Amino acid sequence: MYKIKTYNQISVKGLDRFPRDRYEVASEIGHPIAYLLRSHKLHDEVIPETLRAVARAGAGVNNLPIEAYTQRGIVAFNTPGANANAVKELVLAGLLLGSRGITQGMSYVQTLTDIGDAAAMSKLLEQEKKRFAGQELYGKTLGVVGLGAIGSMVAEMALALDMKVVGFDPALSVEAAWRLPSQVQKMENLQSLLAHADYVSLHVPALESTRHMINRETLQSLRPGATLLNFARDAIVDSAAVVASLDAGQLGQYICDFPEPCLLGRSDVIAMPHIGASTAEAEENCAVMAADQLMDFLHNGNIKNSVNFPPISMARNGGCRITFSNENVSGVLGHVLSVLADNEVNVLDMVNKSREQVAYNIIDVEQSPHDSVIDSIAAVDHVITVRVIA
Ligand SMILES: NC(=O)c1ccc[n+]([C@@H]2O[C@H](COP(=O)([O-])OP(=O)(O)OC[C@H]3O[C@@H](n4cnc5c(N)ncnc54)[C@H](O)[C@@H]3O)[C@@H](O)[C@H]2O)c1
Ligand SMILES: O=C(O)CC[C@@H](O)C(=O)O
Repeated sequence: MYKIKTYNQISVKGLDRFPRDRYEVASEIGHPIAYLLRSHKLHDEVIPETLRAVARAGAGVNNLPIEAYTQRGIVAFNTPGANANAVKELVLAGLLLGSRGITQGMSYVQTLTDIGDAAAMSKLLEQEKKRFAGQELYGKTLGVVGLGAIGSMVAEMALALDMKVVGFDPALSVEAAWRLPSQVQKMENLQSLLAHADYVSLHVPALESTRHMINRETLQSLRPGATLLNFARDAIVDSAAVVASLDAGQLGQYICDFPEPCLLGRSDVIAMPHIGASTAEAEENCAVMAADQLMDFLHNGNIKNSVNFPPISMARNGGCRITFSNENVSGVLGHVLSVLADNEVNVLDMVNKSREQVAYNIIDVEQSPHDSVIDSIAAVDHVITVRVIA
């Protein structure tokens, strides 16, 4: 039985992927081989000895202690692109809320409860509506910071609204570059993007290198009155600097999915409770993708969409499968193969890949190796984890 511990509300469609005769899936479970979760923060939790994989049903992995997992040979997965459309649609809502007096106008209408006469209400509204006039998005410039799964969809959506789009992404993948509409004008750096945009939308991961990328200094490059949208992560924006820039009239509005106390009670801030990926479709897509990736890893040892291990897969060749992870130093695979040879275990097929400080190996062997062979592999210098998959 594989034991999967869940955190957060995981879509039933994802949970239903696990065959009940092979899996126990629960929020309270001892000795889990894997975790399945959304945004729950795991940095301060003790890592169980039995843990081999963590599947994040979502894009951001800043809630996971990735470095510690890598050292322990634990494979961390995410679900790239599975919730991108949901975020794109909320960015569209943010652009519309920021360009028109929608929230302010709606709040005003709700104050008119003491007017009983429809004609009187209509007359008053016609007088007052000028206070809620806005601007059209048509012809304005959107700056997209980070042109990955979400950023490229946001760029495409803005072009469909007849906005101009400028983008900045110093580490654009080849796949993302192919996806990106050619009309997106590439900027050389963040400062020039900020200087060219009426609206700026952030779509970068929360990393040490992106922490407070929007700060007192970078905010000075903004066009006066520009709108900043942050549906990426709180840590990317220095919110104290945002408040100072709003107060100084440099930044016009801040629209975000990450409220903080200093942002509340302001008419120039629209804050949502981290609902970028909160649609039935996105929750299902993420949960199904995470569950499928986890099962392929547990049943076959294959790795797809890991954030700390290399992509690797091999078709089953019959026989028995051994997988192992090791520190990425020379000679480890050779040692493991000698262990197999010394014990007369015949190798049918194998594949080996590395990523930064770790390597991962799949070896199909003719017959099920004795436990002592697996113990000998585990004892090879620099081997981190070993699994035998029937
Ligand atoms: N609000 C939500 O609920 C919600 C939902 C999904 C994702 N997110 C956040 O959005 C982030 C992006 O998601 P994605 O699916 O588009 O990820 P992605 O990996 O497809 O794209 C991220 C892009 O950012 C780029 N990037 C990295 N550092 C950069 C920098 N310094 N400047 C400019 N670009 C940089 C990368 O090269 C990559 O192309 C996630 O990491 C997550 O934190 C939030
Ligand atoms: O699970 C969620 O609701 C949020 C997920 C989102 O922040 C992500 O990074 O994919």
